[in-house]
Amino acid sequence: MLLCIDTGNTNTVFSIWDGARFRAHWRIATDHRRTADEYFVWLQSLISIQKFDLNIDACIISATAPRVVFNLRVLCNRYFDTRPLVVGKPDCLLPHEPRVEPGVIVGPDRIVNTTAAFDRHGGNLIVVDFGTATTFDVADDDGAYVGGVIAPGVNLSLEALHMGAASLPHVDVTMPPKVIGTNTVNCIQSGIFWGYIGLVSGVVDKIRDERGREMKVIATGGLAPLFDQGFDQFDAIEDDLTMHGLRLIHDFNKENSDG
Ligand SMILES: Nc1ncnc2c1ncn2[C@@H]1O[C@H](COP(=O)(O)OP(=O)(O)OP(=O)(O)O)[C@@H](O)[C@H]1O
Ligand SMILES: CC(C)(CO)[C@@H](O)C(=O)NCCC(=O)O
Ligand SMILES: [K+]
Repeated sequence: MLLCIDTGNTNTVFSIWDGARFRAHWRIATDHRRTADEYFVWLQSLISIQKFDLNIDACIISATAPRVVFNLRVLCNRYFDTRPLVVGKPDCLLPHEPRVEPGVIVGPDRIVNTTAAFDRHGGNLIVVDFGTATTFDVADDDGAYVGGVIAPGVNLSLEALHMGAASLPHVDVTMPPKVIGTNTVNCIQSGIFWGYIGLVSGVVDKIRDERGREMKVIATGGLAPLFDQGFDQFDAIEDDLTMHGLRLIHDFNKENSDG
């Protein structure tokens, strides 16, 4: 079985691929201080709840928070007796090298997203990921990552508003009943919801203009279904996109590396 680990700045998701399907997705807050032993105890208890035999013989990691990689490597070595592939490290082959300025380190989640979306939808597309940051990842005709856009994430924006303005409460993101709010909570929800709809549609239009062609738009991340309610331009919503990409990159390495 393959263990896929996607570490974002806020959450880390562990998924188990049994060769035919994902058997489990488990989520834990990202914390670089968490040790290999802590991860393993946590994983063991989830495995025992779900009652299946865990037989991990390969691991792949995408980490946007580089400091967590050390403890995740120890987890893979010590408890699963395997050397993990880490997306972005030189020994992890990619189906398509990103085409960006020399020396730029592209977030591994963005490369994984474009790899997955290209596999499912073909080239020339935009992946919108509603994570800690709201990112737009552009894949060229051949599937290579060629750049994108980084905006503050929805939850970060909400948090910033609450932190910076004494009278503004923390609110949950949702689609408000009307655009013009008649109470503080609805006003904030409207600003966030319609503000992000405007941001996404504006950025998508600008990207299409700059490239001079139509492009598919694939949305992912926990908040994608919410924003789908106010936006008619998503061609697909895929909550497992990053995990699908990790699996593809693992298989690609298995087929193409000589080590
Ligand atoms: N239906 C929902 N309504 C509100 N929030 C949701 C819903 N579904 C998921 N979320 C939240 O959406 C947020 C985005 O989740 P996602 O896994 O895409 O990114 P993240 O874990 O916040 O960020 P990162 O991947 O950068 O660590 C999370 O805070 C998650 O709890
Ligand atoms: C943009 C985020 C935070 C999105 O998770 C991550 O991909 C990242 O830290 N990227 C590094 C910079 C870049 O992708 O150009
Ligand atoms: K993510």
